[in-house]
Amino acid sequence: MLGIHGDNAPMNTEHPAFVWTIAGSDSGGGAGIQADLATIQDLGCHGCSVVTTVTAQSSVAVTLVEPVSAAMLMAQLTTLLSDLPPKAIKIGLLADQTQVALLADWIASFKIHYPSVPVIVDPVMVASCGDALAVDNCQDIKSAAKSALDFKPFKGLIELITPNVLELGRLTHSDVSTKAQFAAAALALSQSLDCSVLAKGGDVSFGSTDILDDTHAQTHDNTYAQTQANVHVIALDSNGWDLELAEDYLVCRQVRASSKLHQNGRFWLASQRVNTPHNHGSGCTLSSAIAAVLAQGFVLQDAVVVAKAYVSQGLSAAIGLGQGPGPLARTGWPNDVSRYAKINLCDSNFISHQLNQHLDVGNDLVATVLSATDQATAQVRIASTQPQNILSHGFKVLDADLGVYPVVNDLTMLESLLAAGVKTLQLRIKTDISELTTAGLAESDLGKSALSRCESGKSKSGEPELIGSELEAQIQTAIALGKHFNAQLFINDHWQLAIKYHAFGVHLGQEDLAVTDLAAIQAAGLALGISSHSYFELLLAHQYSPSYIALGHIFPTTTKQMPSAPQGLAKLKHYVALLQDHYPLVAIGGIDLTNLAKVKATGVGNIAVVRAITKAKDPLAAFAELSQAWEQCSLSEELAVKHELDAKHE
Ligand SMILES: Cc1ncc(COP(=O)(O)OP(=O)(O)O)c(N)n1
Ligand SMILES: Cc1ncsc1CCOP(=O)(O)O
Ligand SMILES: [Mg+2]
Repeated sequence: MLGIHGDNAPMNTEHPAFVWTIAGSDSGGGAGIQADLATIQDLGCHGCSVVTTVTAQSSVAVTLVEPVSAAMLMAQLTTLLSDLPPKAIKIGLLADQTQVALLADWIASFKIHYPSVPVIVDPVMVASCGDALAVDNCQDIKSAAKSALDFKPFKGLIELITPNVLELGRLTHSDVSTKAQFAAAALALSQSLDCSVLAKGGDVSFGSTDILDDTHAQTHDNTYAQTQANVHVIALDSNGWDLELAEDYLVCRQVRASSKLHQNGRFWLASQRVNTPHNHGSGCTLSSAIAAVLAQGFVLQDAVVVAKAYVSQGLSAAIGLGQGPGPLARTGWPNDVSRYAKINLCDSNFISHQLNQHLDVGNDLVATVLSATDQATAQVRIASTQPQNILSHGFKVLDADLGVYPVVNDLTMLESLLAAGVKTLQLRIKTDISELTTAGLAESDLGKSALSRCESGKSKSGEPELIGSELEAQIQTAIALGKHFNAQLFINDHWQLAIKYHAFGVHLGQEDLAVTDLAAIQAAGLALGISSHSYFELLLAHQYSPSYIALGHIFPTTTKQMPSAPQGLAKLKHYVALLQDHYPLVAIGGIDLTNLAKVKATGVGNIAVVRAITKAKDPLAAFAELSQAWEQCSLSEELAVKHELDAKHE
């Protein structure tokens, strides 16, 4: 019945990914299927549609809502699957509980064969003009608007649900007036549907708790003006909301391919609020944009931040069409970093630690004494009151381009590279045995001694002084050498020692940021490089205004066991487009002479390499060759641009 092929075939990058929208038709063209298809195409995918419902709708009213028959719903799904299998599915308006049940059954069979195709549900209930859309027998629109469809049949089948404040309240049968209640409800919904939740706070400034009662339950013939008059706007800041911002709460649940750090995280995402009445279809646009970005292989957190930026720029450029709220403008892939949300981490480990301290009881007791929602409310309260360690001014600016940036773990090699004139280097010594690959263990002096200690049955923790002094001596020497040769020497991980011996800079991973005294690094005048493995981590890095940002790993690498998937060149190109005017960017992971030109073509300014130098027969010659090739790429790029300009003038 499904016409299943399975999803193991490699994605053909020559062709756009297919993204399905299963949603209602908006005859006004601003929302529903029409908004979804425009969004999906604008973000580089091919959109396919399964119409659930036909609405007679303009920008000011919904006058009739008619579900398609069950046979028509199924026929669309089956017909499409046999020819245009999706890379992501967005589900929008479902007219009634029968459609929910039918679709949930279909998705369950679909997921058996296509387990990794993400499904996003936007639980649409009300049109932006205020009229009800999901109608549980089409006869009483008014009362149907107050009762939510039951999305439980989707439990365990979907990756993400994206309720707005009204929908969140109805889905969780809870009061979501305050920011803490809102976040608690999102967490409870994530637990009850076993999926990630993006709870959208963008509507909160339009009303108070009234939104949950009568404001949107209008009759067929209501107008935009009437709706506006009925909206009771109150100062929501007393509930914890910032009226200047559009704040969403993202609860992640086992996000696939994401780095472990953010797999089950919770985050506030805050963008500048765009004050426009022309927001028709913003929810549809957001969820279909998330699907389109996911279809191109980005992790969920990335899809959410890109989609939110897309909506933000679409709202800014929206113009009124019709007499009511106009549709969002379609403005292409967002590359303006100021459109992207600020991310406020509410780390779950951090939260449970705080919660235990706050309540002065252990985790088990907390779990039994508090209901899930109460726990979530308490957790969110605590997390949202923690100040972020975000520095308002940045770290030291680099003295010179990074260029080809060798990362080494051994002083002999470090010294010979410095003596040969290499001006930027990193000393990356791993002392924790769990962080070393077998090759790395055998290769480095510290690795060898760690290994021998393990082999002789002595634990690392049994000899902290030895490893500490060994490590300190090596770092001190490296820093002295760096100074002697007037180079930009970065110390990986060991930021206290880097400060102590006045290194040029420190390189830190995302895991390190929460447990590092960044203010001390900044006060000591050291440069800071930060790793990133996604849009999401790129934005987090940006919030610290570092001296450079590393983007990786681009290709598979054996140097390190990576917790996330290789990013590849297409993603690298997107990351570069976002931040190249703001920071020196350096690509890392699996880069060597064979692929360097393709890396350069993404526009990234610098590359960091381990094996291409450390495993070379002649590391100095390898560095020289890589540097020359890197510079020649620039030269040939410049020449190509020059030829293009010359051709235009002829
Ligand atoms: C230039 C550069 N980029 C990335 C890394 C990786 O740093 P991190 O994420 O801290 O991982 P480890 O190197 O500590 O394993 C780097 N070292 N240098
Ligand atoms: C430390 C690190 N971080 C991201 S990739 C990587 C290792 C890159 O090593 P190589 O250049 O040998 O692939
Ligand atoms: Mg590190």
